[in-house]
Amino acid sequence: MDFLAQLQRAERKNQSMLCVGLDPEPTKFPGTMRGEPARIFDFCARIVDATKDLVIAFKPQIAYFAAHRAEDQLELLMAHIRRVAPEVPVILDAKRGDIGSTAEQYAREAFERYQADAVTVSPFMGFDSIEPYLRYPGKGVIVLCRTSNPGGSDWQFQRLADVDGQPRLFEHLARLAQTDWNRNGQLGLVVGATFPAEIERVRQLAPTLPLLIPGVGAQGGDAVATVKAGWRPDAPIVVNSSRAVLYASAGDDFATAARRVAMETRDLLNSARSTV
Ligand SMILES: O=c1ccn([C@@H]2O[C@H](COP(=O)(O)O)[C@@H](O)[C@H]2O)c(=O)[nH]1
Repeated sequence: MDFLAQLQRAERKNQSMLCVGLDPEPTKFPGTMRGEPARIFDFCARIVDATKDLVIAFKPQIAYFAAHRAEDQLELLMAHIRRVAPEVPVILDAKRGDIGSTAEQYAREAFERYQADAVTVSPFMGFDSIEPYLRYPGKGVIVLCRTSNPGGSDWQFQRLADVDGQPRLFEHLARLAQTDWNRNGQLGLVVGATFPAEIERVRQLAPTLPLLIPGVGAQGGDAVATVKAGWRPDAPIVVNSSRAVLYASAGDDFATAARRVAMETRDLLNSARSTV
């Protein structure tokens, strides 16, 4: 089953547009786990077990594992998700971008070592830096477009004088992803929940692509405005929240608290859908 079909199936089964981001930071772990990088797998597995029926996807961010020499725990976690939630796709947030020969290795890391269903990539180096990922049939490739951070405007809002209509860079990217670049039919775009107006613009330019939308929760993005701007019945949105779910409680009830926040966020997103 390809990435798009996996998203549609999980959205239907779990009635959810929520993606729980797995950004483990040992200093924020509860109780005896606190400050223990060796407990990264245990912490994340508890979160997965507590939220797996509430999500459209999980999104581990690779830096949180690599920074603690915990890539082996990421491998274990990926296997755990496949075992306990086989219907939930996993997006490896790696934001890779390099020349083709190196991109081949990054693609191999994401899709063979970790067996991710999709990976995030940076488009800064152009199409040949993305093409190696598209050689994996059915795998999702999610291109940074209008990121959730304020500094994203430094580049993404620049106008392209040589392109018809002089679009802003993120608009040009959205158009390319919907058309010429989408060679395996599994491209998606990252658009921040902190910028609903741009989500709407991207949705105009890329009407059928899945959108990965980080920025609700800790970054303060507007969940309701996000759904109104981006959700369409035939184009999934994957709305990510990491810290607000993971660290909903600093106590031993952290998994129960994570489930409560995930459920509230899922329900809020769903309630906004009825207004589209
Ligand atoms: O534009 C982007 C792209 C990726 N991210 C990632 O999403 C999560 C957000 O975490 P929160 O704790 O919910 O703020 C994190 O892994 C980022 O690396 C993003 O925030 N914005």
